[in-house]
Amino acid sequence: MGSVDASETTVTGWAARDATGHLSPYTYTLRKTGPEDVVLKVKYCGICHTDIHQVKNDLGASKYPMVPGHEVVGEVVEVGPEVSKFRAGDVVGVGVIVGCCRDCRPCKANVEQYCNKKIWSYNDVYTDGKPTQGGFASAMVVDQKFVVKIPAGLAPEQAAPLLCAGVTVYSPLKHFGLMTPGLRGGILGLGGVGHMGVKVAKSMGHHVTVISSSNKKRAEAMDDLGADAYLVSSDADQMAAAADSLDYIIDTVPAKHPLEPYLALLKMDGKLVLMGVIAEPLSFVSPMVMLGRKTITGSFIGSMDETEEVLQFCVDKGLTSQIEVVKMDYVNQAFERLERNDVRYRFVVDVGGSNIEDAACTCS
Ligand SMILES: NC(=O)C1=CN([C@@H]2O[C@H](COP(=O)(O)OP(=O)(O)OC[C@H]3O[C@@H](n4cnc5c(N)ncnc54)[C@H](OP(=O)(O)O)[C@@H]3O)[C@@H](O)[C@H]2O)C=CC1
Ligand SMILES: O=C/C=C/c1ccc(O)c(O)c1
Ligand SMILES: [Zn+2]
Ligand SMILES: [Zn+2]
Repeated sequence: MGSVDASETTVTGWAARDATGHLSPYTYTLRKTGPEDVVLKVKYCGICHTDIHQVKNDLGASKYPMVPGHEVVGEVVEVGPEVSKFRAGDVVGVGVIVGCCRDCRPCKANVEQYCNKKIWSYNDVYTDGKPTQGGFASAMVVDQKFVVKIPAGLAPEQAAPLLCAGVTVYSPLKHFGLMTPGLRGGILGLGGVGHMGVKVAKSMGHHVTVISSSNKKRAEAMDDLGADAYLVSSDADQMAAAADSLDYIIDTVPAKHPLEPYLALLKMDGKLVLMGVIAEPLSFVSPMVMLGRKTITGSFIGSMDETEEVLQFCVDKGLTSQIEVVKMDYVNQAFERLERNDVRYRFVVDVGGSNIEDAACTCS
C-alpha cells in the first residue's frame, strides 16, 4: 500500500482509460475503513473473460478509469471495529460483488448476487459515491459480508479462479439439482469457467463431455482434466452421434453462437445453462425446446455461501485450477492472449509479487 493520511489510503491499480482496454498504472484512494470493512493487500487476481468484456465496453456501460479484476485473493491488513469474521493476517477472497441491499427477496434468501441493487466490485459506484475498483491493485477495502476466508489447504493463487469461475459452475449444478452422481454433463467452451466445469462435474461423479470449437484441446481435456468425451462443435457427424445424450450443458461461450446444435445434444428434460455474457440476441426455434421439454436458463456467479462451499469442495476433493501465473507488467499481453483463446486455462496475476507502480510493461 502507498501513503496514508488521516482518512484515506492511496493505492495503485492498473486501469483501462478507454475501450482499447489497455491497462496502465493509476493512483486513487480507498475509502476510510468503515466499521464492517476489511482492508486487504492484494496477493493474486485471476483474469476472467468478463474483464475483457468490461474493459472493452462490450456491454456499453463501461466507465473509465476502470481497474478490473474480480478473482481477488489477499491478506487482511486492517479490519473495522465491527468485523467479527476476519483479523489481520487472514488470507481472504473477494469476487464479483461487494454490496447488496440486504432487504429484497434475493438478499433475504442469501442469493445476493441476484439483488437488483448489488454493487459490482468494479465499474460501479459504492454507497459513498466513489467508483468501485477491482483487484489489479495493491489493496481493496470491502464490506466483510463480501469477503470469504481461503481455507487452509488451498494455495492463494489456486484459490483465485474459484472466486468467479469455480463458483459460477458450482452454483447452477447445485441450484438445478445437478449434483447427482452418474449424470451426463456437457461443458461448452473449454476456457477458465469451462475447465473448472469439467473438474467440478467430474468430482460430482458425472460423465463429462467437452464440446469445443476445435480439436486443439482434446488431449488436454481427456488426459489432464479427466473429461470422458470430446466433441468438436463443427463436426456434424460427431454432434449427430451424441444427440439426445446429455442431462445438462454449461455453455461458457463468450460470443454469439447458435443454440440449436447444443439443444439437440440434450435428453428429455435436459438443461442448457447459459453463462457467457453476450450482448446480442441468441435464437432457436420453439420445437427445439418443446419436443423434449428442454430448458434454456442462465446463472450468475454464486452466492457468498456458495463461494465458501466451492472453496471447501475443492479442498475436500483435492481440486486445483490450471493456471498460468504472470506478473502485473504482463497483464496486457495476458488479456490479448485470453481474447485469442491462448491460455490453459486461467491467467492469475501475482499482484503482490509485482512492482505494481511500474508503468514499463513488456507489451507491444
Ligand atoms: N454467468 C456468470 O456468472 C459468469 C459469466 N462469465 C462469462 O462466461 C464467458 C466465459 O468466460 P471465461 O471462461 O472466463 O472465458 P474464456 O475465454 O476463458 O473461455 C471461453 C471459451 O469459449 C470458447 N470460445 C471462445 N470464443 C468463442 C467463439 N467466438 N465461439 C465459440 N467458442 C468460443 C473457447 O473454448 P474452446 O477452445 O473449447 O472452443 C474459450 O476457451 C464470458 O462471456 C464471461 O464473461 C464468466 C464468469 C461468470
Ligand atoms: O465474471 C463475472 C461476471 C459475469 C457477468 C454476468 C452477466 C453480466 O451482465 C455481467 O455484466 C457480468
Ligand atoms: Zn468472472
Ligand atoms: Zn437486495
